[in-house]
Amino acid sequence: MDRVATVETVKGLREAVASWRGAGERVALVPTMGALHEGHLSLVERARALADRVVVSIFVNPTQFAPNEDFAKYPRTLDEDRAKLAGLADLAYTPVVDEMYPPGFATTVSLAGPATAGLEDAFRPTHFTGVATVVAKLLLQALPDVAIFGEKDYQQLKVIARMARDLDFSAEIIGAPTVREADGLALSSRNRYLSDEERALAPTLHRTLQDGAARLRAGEDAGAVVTAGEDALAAAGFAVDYLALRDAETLAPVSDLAAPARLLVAARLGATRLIDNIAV
Ligand SMILES: Nc1ncnc2c1ncn2[C@@H]1O[C@H](COP(=O)(O)OP(=O)(O)OP(=O)(O)O)[C@@H](O)[C@H]1O
Ligand SMILES: CC(C)(CO)[C@@H](O)C(=O)[O-]
Ligand code: BAL
Repeated sequence: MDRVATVETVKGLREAVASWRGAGERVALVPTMGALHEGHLSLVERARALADRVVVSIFVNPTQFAPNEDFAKYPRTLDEDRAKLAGLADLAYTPVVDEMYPPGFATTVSLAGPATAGLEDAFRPTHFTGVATVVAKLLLQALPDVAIFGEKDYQQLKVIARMARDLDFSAEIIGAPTVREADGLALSSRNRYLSDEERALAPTLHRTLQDGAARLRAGEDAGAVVTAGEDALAAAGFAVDYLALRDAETLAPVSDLAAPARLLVAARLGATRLIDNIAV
């Protein structure tokens, strides 16, 4: 089976990107943690449409996982990932942890604004510092013209867009829509943790968002919609971390639809934590 060309070092990545740039080509970066699925591949296709060359980084970033989270068991399927990217991407960048964080590494990037707007941050307080730091490094390592991120991780997308503006990264940050299973469940590497029974319940997450968005558009009170959604999720067996209506840009809490809003959810089915969101 064909495999995408792969480099493991910053030097190798820079050499490849420099040769493309020398030929006047535009470069796109798609950052991932691997275990690639159709959601990731949709980002790669978007990248293809926006640039001449596409780099996909595959790095399970330890600094965005808290000690009690799933860093050790996070799926690592590099060989399959390289096969999936053959013919789609030009290069996979797969650094080891020491390449990304050499001994003595001491710098972090942390933000206020979307990164501290609650939601994921209330449950994963060290997460966005880890994400912002590694994405800043990836952008500096690859120096892409564009970088593509999924709306599935909506708060992450807003954090990265904010960081890129604040720190004058030249890359344009692009958000791409969530790819779903036929029953509405957002594709996620973590879906593989679900038992058959949990998998059958999981689409309730998206259905609850769709129902909430419809009720909000019909003028129902936001507090009542959130309470009804939380109840529906609890009845389906979810432990809800949050269900919240937020401003779509700043992620500040809102109680009406005066400006574009987003309904965001995180909930646990057994040991698996799922997130999703919908435009309202
Ligand atoms: N269903 C999806 N549709 C579109 N983009 C997605 C989807 N799932 C993930 N992405 C995007 O792919 C990029 C890499 O994400 P990541 O490797 O964490 O995958 P994931 O499936 O979200 O895994 P996790 O289970 O860790 O959330 C991110 O920009 C993320 O938003
Ligand atoms: C953006 C990212 C690759 C940074 O590690 C990760 O958070 C992810 O996969 O969404
Ligand atoms: N998709 C976001 C990465 C994480 O949950 O750590």
